[in-house]
Amino acid sequence: MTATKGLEGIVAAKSSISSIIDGVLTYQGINIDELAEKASFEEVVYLLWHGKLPNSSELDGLNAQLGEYAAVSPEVIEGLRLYPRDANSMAALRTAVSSLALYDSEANDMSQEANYRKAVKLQAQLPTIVAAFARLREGKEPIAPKKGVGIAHNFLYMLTGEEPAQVAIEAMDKALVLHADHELNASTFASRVTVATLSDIYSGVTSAIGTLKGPLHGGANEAVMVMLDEIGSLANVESYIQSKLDNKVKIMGFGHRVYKNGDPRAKHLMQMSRQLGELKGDMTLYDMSIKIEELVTGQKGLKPNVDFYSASCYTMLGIPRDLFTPIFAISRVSGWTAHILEQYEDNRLIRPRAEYVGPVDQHYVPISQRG
Ligand SMILES: CC(=O)SCCNC(=O)CCNC(=O)[C@H](O)C(C)(C)COP(=O)(O)OP(=O)(O)OC[C@H]1O[C@@H](n2cnc3c(N)ncnc32)[C@H](O)[C@@H]1OP(=O)(O)O
Ligand SMILES: O=C([O-])CC(=O)C(=O)O
Repeated sequence: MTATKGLEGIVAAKSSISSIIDGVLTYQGINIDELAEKASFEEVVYLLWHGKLPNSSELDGLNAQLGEYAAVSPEVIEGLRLYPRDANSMAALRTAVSSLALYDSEANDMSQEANYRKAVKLQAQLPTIVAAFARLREGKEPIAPKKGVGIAHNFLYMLTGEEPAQVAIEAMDKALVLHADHELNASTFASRVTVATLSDIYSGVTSAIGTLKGPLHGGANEAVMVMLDEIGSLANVESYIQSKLDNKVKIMGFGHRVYKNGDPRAKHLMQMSRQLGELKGDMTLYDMSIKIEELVTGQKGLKPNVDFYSASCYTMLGIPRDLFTPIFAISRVSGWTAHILEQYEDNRLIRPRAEYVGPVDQHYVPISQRG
């Protein structure tokens, strides 16, 4: 038995939700480029959960359910009030999502209907939690979700208390479409491992949030913004990046386990970053990002991943950088729950083996004789 470090190249599950074949990403066989241009996030959620695009009454039905479940139980909001104001935003989200299970009477109902309903609740409630957390830490009251608007719109509204501009809604919606699912990425894998023990969907999503948090995965979008803030101006890009590359420090937002010739989602976010810069009349973040890409790709051959240009986009939408990874979760919960439902459909415990590399033929030594 020999282990493959990081399970690289290991095929660990069959799935019909999304695929990456020869660098092309599809959700249920539909190319991400087409979805990014044409689909709303809610259509994508339906697609991931049901394997087909919704017709208008199916989409209306999903939107109505999302609206019905968007308010979070008062106990969970009371819990959020107790979190330290400087709590890590992903730790807060992980804790709040875990606590949702405590106040859902069907949390441990494993029927297909209850599991689907819980997927809808999770998708509807993550935006509400993230917005409420962001407001409470600033000493502001949470804003109740609005009826009759999409998730992107509602999230921006609940965050700011103001009607978002159409351009902001469209940018957020596209970002949500682009982040929704990605085959057997680390957080999705974690969620499948959790529920394959026949644990509940809240446990699966809680595992996934904890996994997304790390900077090698979803946490990279925040780390990209930390880097852009540290660099500060276009004039500083070259010396900063050169010194990181010379010292073999990883540049956040570059590289990918699966894509070696570029992440197909990055170009959409790059374009969005340029458009938002033009609208704001300030191209600084876009220009800095382009320069970083030139240097990193030029010297290391590494291409930007989905996290790189999303950082400048979210900043130009006025979003604080520690909410970037929670926003990733607001989108990816659609994929996590689709994978969890798929796992339940044809479940088997996920339990691989380890290659043992420790000592052999050892004996118990009494404590008095140990050095
Ligand atoms: C949504 C997402 O999760 S997308 C990924 C988000 N993560 C990041 O952007 C963090 C930065 N990127 C990385 O750390 C990696 O590219 C990962 C984690 C995405 C992929 O990791 P792996 O497939 O395990 O690749 P690994 O880390 O082994 O890198 C292979 C080589 O490329 C180098 N490399 C990989 N990414 C980078 C980077 N961003 N900057 C500099 N060098 C890099 C490594 O140092 C390594 O070099 P070596 O062979 O000389 O030691
Ligand atoms: O697939 C991966 O390894 C990382 C991921 O979640 C993504 O790129 O969206």
